Amino acid sequence: MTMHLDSFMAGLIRRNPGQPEFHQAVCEVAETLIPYINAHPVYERACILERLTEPDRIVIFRVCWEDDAGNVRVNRGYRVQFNNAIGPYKGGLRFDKSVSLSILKFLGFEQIFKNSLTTLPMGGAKGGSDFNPKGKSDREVMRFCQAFMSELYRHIGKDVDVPAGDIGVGTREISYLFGQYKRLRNEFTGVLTGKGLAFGGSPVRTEATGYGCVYFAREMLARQHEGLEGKRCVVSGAGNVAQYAAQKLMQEGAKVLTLSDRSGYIFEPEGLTEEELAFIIDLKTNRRGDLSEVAKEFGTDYFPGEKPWGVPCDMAFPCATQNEIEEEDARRLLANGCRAVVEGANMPTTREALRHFRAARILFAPGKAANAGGVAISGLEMTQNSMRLTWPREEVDRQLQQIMKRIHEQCVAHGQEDSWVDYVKGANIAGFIKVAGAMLAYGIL
Ligand SMILES: NC(=O)C1=CN([C@@H]2O[C@H](COP(=O)(O)OP(=O)(O)OC[C@H]3O[C@@H](n4cnc5c(N)ncnc54)[C@H](OP(=O)(O)O)[C@@H]3O)[C@@H](O)[C@H]2O)C=CC1
Ligand SMILES: O=C(O)CCC(=O)C(=O)O
Repeated sequence: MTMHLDSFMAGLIRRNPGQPEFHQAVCEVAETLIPYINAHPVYERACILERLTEPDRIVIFRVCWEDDAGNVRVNRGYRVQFNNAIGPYKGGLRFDKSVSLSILKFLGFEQIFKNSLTTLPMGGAKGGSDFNPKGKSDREVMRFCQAFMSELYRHIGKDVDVPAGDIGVGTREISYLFGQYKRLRNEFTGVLTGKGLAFGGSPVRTEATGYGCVYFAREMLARQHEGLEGKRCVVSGAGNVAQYAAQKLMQEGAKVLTLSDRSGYIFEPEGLTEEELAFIIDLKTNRRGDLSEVAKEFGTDYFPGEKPWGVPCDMAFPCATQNEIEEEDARRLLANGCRAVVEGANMPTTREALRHFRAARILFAPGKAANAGGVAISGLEMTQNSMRLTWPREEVDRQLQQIMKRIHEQCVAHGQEDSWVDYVKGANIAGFIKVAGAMLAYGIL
């Protein structure tokens, strides 16, 4: 029987009402996968896509903690264990007031394909909480993390499910979470990645997502006989991914014109300097302030309440959050000459914006391929933990570059269309083949 996108999506929406981000992520994948499945009926007969869009399990729990004023606070915690066909569940934790089941299901679903693309043995998962770390003291964050882990520890394990960071979860939070897991289980294992270097973290994990994006961009440009030198790049976000995408772009000779946060964006017409970037990394990682402080310190142009997509550029690196490039933003980017979009964030492009980019046949790298460097180095952190070894920084960076190159090759192999590469289609099909093959091998589960 032939599969049809409309009827497949109608069923998915009926079974998962009120989850727009999840619908969006599945639709983007189904659109490119269904023709492939129709050409390979073995997948359709085994209902692989229907099974892939239903999480293995979801854990939802109360997180109760005490703030500095002695008030009792209640948040909701989640872990979506989506698919472990090719390895233990793996994916980040997000702490943000916007966190919902829809957002975590979209992220967990994307993670299945992304982790498969890394070529490492990792299944897909995501989790987090509607806890808002903004304005909380270190002690409050610690108490929240301990309370969160007091339930999560029952559901994870180094061979079961290995969480990591995402929005609002960096080294500070992973350290508190790891400490609590160690206390509750009385074992020191690689149950989380993104750990501090002193207690099992991998060199380059902090930089890996941002660096990986730039390595992916380099591969895309190399196919066009071009390089990053002199390219004008608009980057959004000012957190982990944006900081290290910006750093690597600068090392490669590109100009980073912008960074942004929830307060607005900064614009440096000749490109950010190393001094400005070092200030921003400290501001965001340690002092947790907003970008208006960069304007105060350096006189950098600052546009409160605005997104950076109106700035003329050669390449855009959305590295903040989902759906940050809307249709009008895509029109402006294209009208201003942008020729490549590389997604550092997960699903930062709305469906309407994506349609414009694909119609214009620009270089468009979807997050599941371009930002896979972070989880890839998490995978290598797991390997190092199992071996009880830490590899040198140069070795991990070399492996990251090799992995990004291989991901790029897989996208080209499955996404080549006459002279243009449809990286969305390529990433979806390449990610699918391995997971679907494992699911077929297991029989009906
Ligand atoms: N960390 C990782 O290894 C990986 C992350 N990703 C994805 O990359 C993206 C960024 O993650 P990461 O850098 O880790 O997170 P961080 O929390 O370190 O940084 C997020 C940045 O984006 C900004 N931001 C968040 N939400 C919004 C919003 N609604 N509007 C405007 N700006 C916003 C934040 O602003 P402010 O500073 O004001 O809070 C911050 O500057 C996410 O989509 C994540 O899923 C993907 C792969 C791996
Ligand atoms: O490092 C990891 O395990 C997950 C990173 C992540 O959350 C992502 O790739 O979106």
